[in-house]
Order: sequence, then C-alpha cells, then structure tokens
Amino acid sequence: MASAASDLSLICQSTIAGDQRVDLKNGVFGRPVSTLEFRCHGETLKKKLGFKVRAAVQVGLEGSKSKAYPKGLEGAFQLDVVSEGELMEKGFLGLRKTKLVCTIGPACCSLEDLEKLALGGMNVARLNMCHGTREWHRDVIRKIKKLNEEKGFSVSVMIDTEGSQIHVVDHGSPSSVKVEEGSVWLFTAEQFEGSRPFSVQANYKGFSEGIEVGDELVIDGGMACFVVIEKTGSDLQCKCTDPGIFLPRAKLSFWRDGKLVERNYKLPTLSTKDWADVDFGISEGVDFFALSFVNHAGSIKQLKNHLSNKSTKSIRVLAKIESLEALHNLEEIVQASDGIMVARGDLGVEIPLEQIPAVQEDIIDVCRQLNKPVIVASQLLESMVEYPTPTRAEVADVSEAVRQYADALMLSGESAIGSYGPKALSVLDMTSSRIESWSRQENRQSALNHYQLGVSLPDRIAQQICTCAVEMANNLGVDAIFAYTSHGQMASLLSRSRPNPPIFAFTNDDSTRMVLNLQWGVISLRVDLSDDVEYNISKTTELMKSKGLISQGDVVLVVSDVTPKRSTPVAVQSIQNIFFLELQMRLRYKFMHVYAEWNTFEWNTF
Ligand SMILES: Nc1ncnc2c1ncn2[C@@H]1O[C@H](COP(=O)(O)OP(=O)(O)OP(=O)(O)O)[C@@H](O)[C@H]1O
Ligand SMILES: CC(=O)C(=O)O
Ligand SMILES: [K+]
Ligand SMILES: [Mg+2]
Repeated sequence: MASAASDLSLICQSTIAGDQRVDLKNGVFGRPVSTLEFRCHGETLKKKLGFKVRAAVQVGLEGSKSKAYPKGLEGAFQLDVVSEGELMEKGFLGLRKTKLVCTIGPACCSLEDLEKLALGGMNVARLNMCHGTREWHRDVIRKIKKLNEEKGFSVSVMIDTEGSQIHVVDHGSPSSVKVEEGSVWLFTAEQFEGSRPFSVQANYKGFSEGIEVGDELVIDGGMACFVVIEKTGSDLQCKCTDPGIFLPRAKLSFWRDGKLVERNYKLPTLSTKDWADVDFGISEGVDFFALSFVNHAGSIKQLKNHLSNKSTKSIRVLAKIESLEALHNLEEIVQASDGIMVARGDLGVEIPLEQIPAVQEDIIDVCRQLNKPVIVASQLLESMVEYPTPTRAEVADVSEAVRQYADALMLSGESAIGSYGPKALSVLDMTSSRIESWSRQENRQSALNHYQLGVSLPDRIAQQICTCAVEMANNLGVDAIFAYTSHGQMASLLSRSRPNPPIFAFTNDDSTRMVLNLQWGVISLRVDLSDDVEYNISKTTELMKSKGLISQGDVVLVVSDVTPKRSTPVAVQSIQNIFFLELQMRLRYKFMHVYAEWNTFEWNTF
C-alpha cells in the first residue's frame, strides 16, 4: 500500500496497444498535482493481477471477521428481491443490464398485476398524466410503494406530464373513426357535444394559424392524410388524400413542400395542470418527472428549480424528445436534464418515420457522451397490445435499442391497456439479456469518444478513474464492480462505459437508490455507509457473502467516492496549501480504490 503514497501512477493492464497517458499536470493553483498513467503490459501483468485480485477477496473476507465495524454499518442492507433472485439463479453476468419501464394503466393497476410486473423485472413504473384521475394515480403510486416496502421490490415511480400539444378532442365516440379517400372534413376549434359527421374539433383555437390552402394535414404521423382546400377564419375544410382512421386524441401536424410547418403556438411546456401534477408528484414522493414536449433547456431548468425549492428529496427530471424543435436544441436539453426519453410516438408526428432510427441512435449517443440515462419509448412491442407474441420486426427493434446501449426500454399501451403486459415485459427482459450477452461475446464495447464531462480537477479525476476501472474490469474479467456512492455520480460514470460485469452501487441515500434504477447495469443497494472505505468494503462484502451473493474466488473491483473525514483541522492561513494537499489525498485515495484491490491484497496475501 505504501508504494502508492508518493507515486501517483495508475498502471492498468490493457489489451489496447500502445501507451495511454492522462496528464493531470495542469494542477491546482498553478502547481502540478500528479500523473495518472495507464500502461499496457500485456499478458504477464494480466496473469499476475488476475491471480492476486482473486486471492484478495478471499483474504478480505477472512480478515474482516476480526474487524470492529463503526457504528451504523451493522444496519440495513437492502437489495431488491428481483435482483437477488436473478443473481442467485444466473450469477453476476446473468443480471440484465438494460432497465425496463412499464406504463401503468387500467390493464395492470391492481396490486396483483403490479406485483406481477415487479416480479417480471419492471424497474420503473410510469404514470401518464394524459389519462386517469388524480385518485387513480394516487392509488397506483401508493400500491407500488406498498409493494416496495412489504415485498422488497425496488420499483421507482415516474410521472409523465400531459404537456401542450395540438390534438383532436375526444368526444367519447367510437375508439376509431374511418376516413374514406376523397371525403371532405371540417377541422374547427369550435366546441360541440358528442360526435358530428365529418367534423373534428381541435383542442386549441390557434391550431390553424399560419396554415394555407394547399398545405397537407397529417393525422398521427400518417394514420390518414388530408389537403387543405378552404380556410374560413380558423376553420379548415380538408379533403382526404390518403384514407385511414382517427383514433381518440389523434395528433395533427401540417406539412408544406415535404417539410413540417413549424409554428410557435407559444403553448407552455408546463401548463397550469402540469404544475398541479408536479406538486401532486412531489407530495406523493415520486422519483422522476418526464417532461412532455420540451423544446428548450429553459423549461427543464424551471422545473428543476421548482423541485429544489419544493421537494426535500432529490427528484430527477427527464426531458422527452418528441418535437422537431427539441431536436434542434438537443444538446442544451440533454445538458440541462437528468435523463432523456426518446418519445418516438410524437416524434414520428413531427419528423418522417424513416428518420427515427438514426435520430434515436444520435440521441442515445449524445446522452452517453454527456452521461445522462436514456429511455427508448413507444411501439416497441405494439402488436402485443392485442396479440400474445410480438412480430419479428418488433423484436429486431428492441434488439437494436439494446445494441445501441440505451439505458432503458419502455412499454406503453402494451402494459397500460394490453392483455399481455407481463408477457410483453418478459419479451423485453429476454431480448435484452440475449443481446447484452451477445454484445459481450462479440466484445462490441465501443470505446467512448471521451467527451470531457467535468471541468474541475476532482470531476476530471473521477471520470478518468471510472473509465479506467471499467477497462480494468473488462480486461481482468472481474465478476462485479462495487461502487460506494452518496449521490450516484460514480455509479453513473461507471455505467457510462457499459462494463461487462454488473455495478453494485452501495448508497446511504434512499433517493439515490431509486434514481439509479434507470441506469444501465447498475444495481443499487441501500446501506449505511461509513466514511471509512476499508470498513465499507469489508462489511458489504461480508453481507453479500452471508446472503450467498458472492463466494470465494469471485473477483470484485471497488470504486468509491465516499471520502474520509479530515483528521487535522484546516489552518486558515495556509488554505491554498491544504486544498492542494487534500486534493492530492483525494486523488491518491480514489486512485487506491481502483488500484488497492490488487496492491493491498498483494500485501495481505504474501
Ligand atoms: N392511466 C391510463 N388510463 C387509461 N388509459 C391509459 C392510461 N395510461 C395509458 N393509457 C392508454 O395506453 C395508451 C398508450 O399509453 P401512452 O402512455 O403511450 O399514451 P399516449 O396517449 O400515446 O401519450 P404520450 O404521448 O404521452 O405517451 C394510451 O393511448 C391510452 O389509451
Ligand atoms: C412516450 C411518448 O410520449 C411518445 O412516444 O410520444
Ligand atoms: K404524456
Ligand atoms: Mg408523447
């Protein structure tokens, strides 16, 4: 261990040819800090390390018995029952990495149905505020919390706001209305009761602003098409050019010369109803808000600001990318948010469908660069709303999203109103596990084109350490990565590099535990952490062992962002100096937790 103290070089066995050097000499206050160095040593080092790491955990386990644990560490150890069962049954590499989100609706809102979904691997339950009453939503949230508490699940709750969008008013008429070619329809904002033949009410009176005769009106991204033949005031007479059907709340978009007519309706991203839904979500202790029809970073910042004033717990804000404008402002939106949903349903109303696959891949890529979790949503298994098996094309679509390393996949109508919700969930579960395993075998982990996330030195160090830790974990073939993390930052940085082994994130913060549910490859556990990392490692290893979750010979790589308390008081006059030293300690400290696993235990073993 002592050898690490003065020389801050991290030597990492790597199969990548050539030297990789990360220079941290820019330093703090103009003084050099140190150098992290990754060297490629080939087979010799690999063997040696492999053996020592293996020996290490065994020694760690034996040695831990004689240690007195600090107060607090004896407490709770919460791993959700589903991950525990999966781990027992399939081992570390059998744990699914891709997370699953289910939309809750009338078909799955009983306690029994929710339990079935939880058992089937639902990580996050989504409530769409477009549908259902306040009481219904409250009831569902409470049932999920009850299941978590009483049955040991760890299902997070997401509220998806209604947002503002131009659509057809639902008059409670038949679930679909046929549109024949050549038929002429009136589109109006004028309110009427019940259904009127060949008349459609739009939900917003400015729906036809800027629209001209000759423009194309597309229903739900192509369910039916019209051409505008007459405009009187805000009313439009439209003739059907491509027959199809109207579904309830069908969405309207206008096109001219093959391009979307982009109009600024000045509709708020968060309406009065949305704000009321947000406050309801806060009071019910939800974990995520997914903000519909985000167009720029401002609305995300506004909501985050509101949450930091109103909520005692940390609630994450996801931006739904479902408009052309959002695509124009993608990077600033991703930066401002805590995660993204690729909302392909509404996105397909604003961009041609054939562009969706490429746009999806681009969004996922930006999210990984900027280290934000991303959900791929809508129509993944649409045919399963009605049928018990998916189409081959749907399975291919799911596989593609997994292969692109999306953090999570989402069911909408399949679980909310379909007859085969749990079956659809198991299709997602099995398909993701299969593709993940194939990706590992094919060694398809593409090196991240490393976007520098942090600006400050500690942030840059954390990023380098996590990237390197994942490379080590993959190259050494370790069984699991343990991360000790208060706010989840370290766990998320590890997830960003999509390691082969699962990441067990031990956290002392309940909300961190729940929000990590959306992060690829992370299994979060609630434990009482000490500020002594050595004890954290010994204790959690022992607890995992006592539950039969790890055994002799397993190789675990440890990363920690829980830093020790300073034992000496800060002298104000030499504050610069102390900051410098502290940072060095921190660097050394973190560094040692990637490194220490072989260095410390080398010392223990021999
Ligand atoms: N709470 C609910 N109550 C009744 N029906 C629901 C509920 N949630 C979803 N649904 C049904 O499931 C379908 C798919 O759900 P989804 O959440 O994708 O809705 P959506 O209306 O397409 O809107 P969004 O664009 O916000 O996702 C909806 O069209 C609706 O019929
Ligand atoms: C999920 C959603 O809102 C959409 O796909 O439009
Ligand atoms: K919504
Ligand atoms: Mg939508």
